[in-house]
Order: sequence, then structure tokens, then C-alpha cells
Amino acid sequence: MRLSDVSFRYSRRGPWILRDVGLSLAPGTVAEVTGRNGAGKSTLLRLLAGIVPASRGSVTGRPHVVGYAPDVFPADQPFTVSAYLAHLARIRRVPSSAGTALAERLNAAHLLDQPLGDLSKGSAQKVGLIQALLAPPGLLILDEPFAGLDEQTRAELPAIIGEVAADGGAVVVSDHQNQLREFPGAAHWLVADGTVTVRDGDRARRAVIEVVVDAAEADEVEQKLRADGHTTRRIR
Ligand SMILES: Nc1ncnc2c1ncn2[C@@H]1O[C@H](COP(=O)(O)OP(=O)(O)OP(=O)(O)O)[C@@H](O)[C@H]1O
Repeated sequence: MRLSDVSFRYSRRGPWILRDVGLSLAPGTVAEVTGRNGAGKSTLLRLLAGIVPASRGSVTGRPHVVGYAPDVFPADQPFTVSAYLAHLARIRRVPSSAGTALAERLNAAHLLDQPLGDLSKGSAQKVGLIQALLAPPGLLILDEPFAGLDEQTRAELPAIIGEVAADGGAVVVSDHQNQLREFPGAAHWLVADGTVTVRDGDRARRAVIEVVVDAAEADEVEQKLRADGHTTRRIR
């Protein structure tokens, strides 16, 4: 899949959010997207998923099956989780057992009988994740999937991403929390100032520096460094 000279703005007179972005995404690639708040990460993911069209430029070669888990799952729908997943399974022509199996794997089986509208934010997030995985995706787009997930599910997600990639799916994940920092071979895309800078996963070209900061500022500094695409590790 390729983005060629893609620019995007939400309205005809609105500001450009992304300008002349060129990216290619080979089957089996995992890309982690970072950038500061409001940089345009979610917008880039929506463009990749085909939720919004490019204002200029072209997007070609998008795989047929796209799984997209938005940052906020719209849970205000009048179904139970299982009815919702069964409905989507029919649309995507997969057995309804696909949803149940994923719910079990993601520690969400207890949610199946609940109305979507009653779900907590983290639980709704899981349902968003399950629906994105229902049919084996050729392109899987996950917008901040780690946020709000419990520890067990959080630990399972890299394995799921690895399986999709091993099956030839491309995976793009926006990730404030750098949870994929150790993911083997993951590419890193930094969104800033309307552009996307690609860094490959080549560890040999990385340098390690140790920075000592005031304990009270540690969270803030770490967040800024991560938003700028750096990998951080807290030493306690
Ligand atoms: N539906 C929309 N209509 C108009 N402007 C929007 C819309 N969605 C996002 N924007 C604007 O586009 C810019 C990029 O937003 P986007 O959500 O893509 O950033 P982000 O990097 O994902 O931010 P965050 O880390 O806070 O989620 C922001 O200035 C935002 O206000």
C-alpha cells in the first residue's frame, strides 16, 4: 500500500493537517506511530483505513480487508456485545464463533451479554479491538489500543499484532505509551508539523543516552520524549 503526496484537511478552508506525505507499507510490516497531541496521528490512521479520503494525492493498494479500531469506540448503539459482534461477523462473512473466541482471548467473555451502552471506556475499547480482528485483516489499524486496557489484555496485544503480521497483514499502531518499543523489526513513524518521518527498526543505528531529571518532572519529560518518537525506559 502506498500514500503518494497525500495532503489532508478536514474542510475546504480548514488548516492542512498533513502535507505531501509519502509512505509505503509492505505486507507483514508493523509500524508504530508517535507524535505530540494534535500532531495528526489519528488523522493519518483514518486516511490509511479509508475512513477519510485524501484531500490531495493518492492512496493506492489498500488491502481488501481493513480492521480499524478507533481511539474512541462509539458504544452508543442499541445492541448487546454478542449481537453486535455476530452482526459484524455476518457482514464480514466469518463464523460468529470468531467474536466469541477473540472475546475469550482478550479477557472480555464476561462482556458478551452486556449492552454496548453500558460498557466502561476500557471495555468498549476491547470491543473495538475485537471487531477490528473479526476477519483476518490485510491492514490492521489500531489507534491508541493500549490506552485503558487491563494489564492482561495489554500483554496479549503484541502477540496478536505479531500473528497478523506473520499472516502477511500490515499493522499500524498509534501508541503514546511506546508499548511496541521492543517489537522486533517495527518501523517508527513520527508525525510532526504536517509530515511523517519514517525510521526503520534498525537497532544498530540507535544511541542510548542517560538523562537524569527531577522526580516531579519525570512523567512529563518521559511523555514529551515519547511523543517525539524516542524510546524511554524508566530506571527505578
Ligand atoms: N473531525 C475533525 N474536524 C476538524 N478538525 C479535526 C477533526 N479531527 C481532528 N481535527 C484536528 O486535526 C488535528 C490533528 O488531530 P488528530 O486527532 O489527528 O491528532 P492526534 O495526533 O491523533 O492527537 P492526540 O494525540 O491528541 O489524539 C488537530 O488540530 C485536531 O483539532
